[in-house]
Amino acid sequence: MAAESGEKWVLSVTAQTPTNIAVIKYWGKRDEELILPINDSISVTLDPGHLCTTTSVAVSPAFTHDRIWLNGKEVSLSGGRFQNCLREIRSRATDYEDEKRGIMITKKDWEKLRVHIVSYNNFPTAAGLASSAAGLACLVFSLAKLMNVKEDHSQLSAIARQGSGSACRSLYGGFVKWIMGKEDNGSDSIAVQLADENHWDDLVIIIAVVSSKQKETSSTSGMRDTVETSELIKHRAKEVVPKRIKEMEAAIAKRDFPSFARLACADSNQFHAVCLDTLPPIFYMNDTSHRIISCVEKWNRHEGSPQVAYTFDAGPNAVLISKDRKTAALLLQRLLFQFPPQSDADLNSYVIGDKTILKDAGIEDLKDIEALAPPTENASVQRCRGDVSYFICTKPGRGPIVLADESQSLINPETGLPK
Ligand SMILES: Nc1ncnc2c1ncn2[C@@H]1O[C@H](COP(=O)(O)OP(=O)(O)OP(=O)(O)O)[C@@H](O)[C@H]1O
Ligand SMILES: C[C@@](O)(CCOP(=O)(O)OP(=O)(O)O)CC(=O)O
Repeated sequence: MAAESGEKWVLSVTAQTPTNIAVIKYWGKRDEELILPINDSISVTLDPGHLCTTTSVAVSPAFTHDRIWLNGKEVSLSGGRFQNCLREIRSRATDYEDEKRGIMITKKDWEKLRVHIVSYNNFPTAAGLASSAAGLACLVFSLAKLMNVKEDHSQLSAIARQGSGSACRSLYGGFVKWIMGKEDNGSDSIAVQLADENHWDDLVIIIAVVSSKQKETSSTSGMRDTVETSELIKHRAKEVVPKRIKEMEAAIAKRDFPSFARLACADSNQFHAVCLDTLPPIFYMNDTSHRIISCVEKWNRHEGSPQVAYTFDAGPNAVLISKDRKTAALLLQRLLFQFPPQSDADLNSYVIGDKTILKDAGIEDLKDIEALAPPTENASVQRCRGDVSYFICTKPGRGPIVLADESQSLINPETGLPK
């Protein structure tokens, strides 16, 4: 066996994993430990070019315990969710051999070898941008590659699910369904891909990161309270979501934007309604979120058919899905009119991601924002300067990938510590 503690080698893998936004929401568990939901959910994977997690994982006989560094800082790995993911991956590890480097690791060795995990999110962590989804999916995916796990993405999704429910949907690109499953052990509670990211590539997504000083209720405790106290959630899980899931699958298959938008908006609103039906009530959206909904609703009504869908997770940030680029440029004009940046802002950091949308909207500098006219359907709308922190322009994107280029590793190949 080559995995002796006196040896120096460090074996590592680096992967990149996207985040996702649900258009039919997961809210409520039937099993807290295994993270089994009370309904199916559907999400869109976001382009990892703009929002993603990069994780490097390594093993070496020289490592003395499992460790994780998140965004440059060592954090505890002792949490039950991290431990469950590690245990599940280790139990599926298979023999690995690198003849050139003289490394041979047997299935038994993997149980004893300790791992170092170094992870970095290219967007704010714990800011309501689903960092836990991208982060836990990336942890599971990179460890599975390192430990030569043979399971497919759906089986890996059942492990990522135990890190954070929504993480299971980040194992695929495009449009993804998390099937709630029926088994008590969770083996059939997995994610499947409905369509890849090229299936509906007209869609453009604009995220409004809404300023919020408030401490939010975490999704985990919020949904626990909802299941314990809300009557409405029972109706939602039993009657409403199963029907919506079927309709949403059909809308995605047919690229039927009006149905897609109607369902996504209705489901986001019902999710926030069950939060309000919780005791004590949970408020995730704020006045700015409500103003954004109103802006989209007025515009959609004026046009006679949906141009844009909105959806909000457990926080005030708006995720706006436009039917095409032209609509996205018109949406950005409306958003920038209503939510201009502070006068000392830098346009480059106020609108990030795919900046070509900004160009299409005819905006090259801050003066162009000040010169914007109010939308015809909402001519008397007030400007709310500084209520949005920044906007991210993105699109549906691909699933996890391994980054084979050694220079992209976050781990020093000599020391096994963060670079
Ligand atoms: N790259 C990562 N690798 C491993 N774990 C991560 C990573 N990023 C985030 N996490 C875990 O997710 C936690 C943050 O999850 P939390 O649900 O609070 O925020 P969020 O996912 O950014 O927001 P929200 O769930 O409201 O969309 C972190 O404290 C950490 O435990
Ligand atoms: C509102 C949501 O974003 C809830 C996400 O909840 P989490 O996946 O963060 O919760 P845990 O499973 O407890 O980790 C809706 C969704 O993503 O479907």
